[in-house]
Amino acid sequence: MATLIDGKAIARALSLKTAQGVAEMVAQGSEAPGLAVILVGNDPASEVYVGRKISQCAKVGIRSVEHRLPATTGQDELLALIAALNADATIDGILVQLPLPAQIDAGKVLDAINPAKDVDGFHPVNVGRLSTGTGGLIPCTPLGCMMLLDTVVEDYRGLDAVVIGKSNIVGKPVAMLLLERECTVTVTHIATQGLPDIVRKADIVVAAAGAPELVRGDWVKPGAILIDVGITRVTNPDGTTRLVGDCAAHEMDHARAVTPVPGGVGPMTIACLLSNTLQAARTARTGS
Ligand SMILES: Nc1nc(=O)c2c([nH]1)NC[C@@H]1CN(c3ccc(C(=O)N[C@@H](CCC(=O)O)C(=O)O)cc3)C=[N+]21
Repeated sequence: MATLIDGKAIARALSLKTAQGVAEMVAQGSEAPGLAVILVGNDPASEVYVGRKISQCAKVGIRSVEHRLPATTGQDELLALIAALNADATIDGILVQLPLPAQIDAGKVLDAINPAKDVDGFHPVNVGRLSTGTGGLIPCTPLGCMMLLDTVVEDYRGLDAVVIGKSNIVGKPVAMLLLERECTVTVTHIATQGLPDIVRKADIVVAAAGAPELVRGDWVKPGAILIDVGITRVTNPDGTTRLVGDCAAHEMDHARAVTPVPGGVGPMTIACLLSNTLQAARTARTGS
């Protein structure tokens, strides 16, 4: 049986550490970190995620400020809010929940966030810092993936890592982090030819294509480690629904370790957001 990597427990431990860091900051006479969460429109999934982020902030002592804007919000209005939050010394982190409505250019919005407050790590300055290995804020989901891997991998050097998915949010940054550890990284995506054979070589698979049960058991080398980033709600024949990942979980007994969906990468994403917010606040207060 493959080991289940318990993302919930690992996220809880990380959040405990964040709570301790926040408490220390407050004990030293500083303000608690402040996170602004911006939600434009009322996508139901986004509302759930934002609600979770806000409630987790409260648990670790981070002050959160929610900005809910109507779906019809114009780009200039959103940019004006970001400018105000950039200038607000009580705000250490700014998160704009994605996706944004079609009339708003997400790239322009992310460019406008002060990189020091960019707790999602999506600003081009932070993307550049990640690619040159020179610090900065690291995107939450890739950071969470690495922390999960760290619980089972002692030495990354020379391991074959295959990333499936080329998004700016997961695929590209997780590839950078694996490369930094000296894995041999292959970045693939849904249009990659011969994908099963490429995955068969992998010691580490990070599946982030958003394609439910794309990765089958016979794509996976015995002893490989699977990090499943996908999370899709599918309908059962009886009309009920369930969440499935990008890996066919029931076919992975021969893997060394796998992350469950739910309860794997998802909880880590939020825990890393809190930890990034603390990091941004520390930098803002001490410059280090
Ligand atoms: N600016 C921005 N930053 C993000 O980090 C961001 C975003 N926009 N837009 C949407 C995606 C999605 N995302 C998730 C966060 C938590 C879970 C999560 O907690 N999942 C749990 C629960 C799953 C469930 O029950 O629905 C789990 O996997 O166990 C999942 C997905 C963050 N995202």
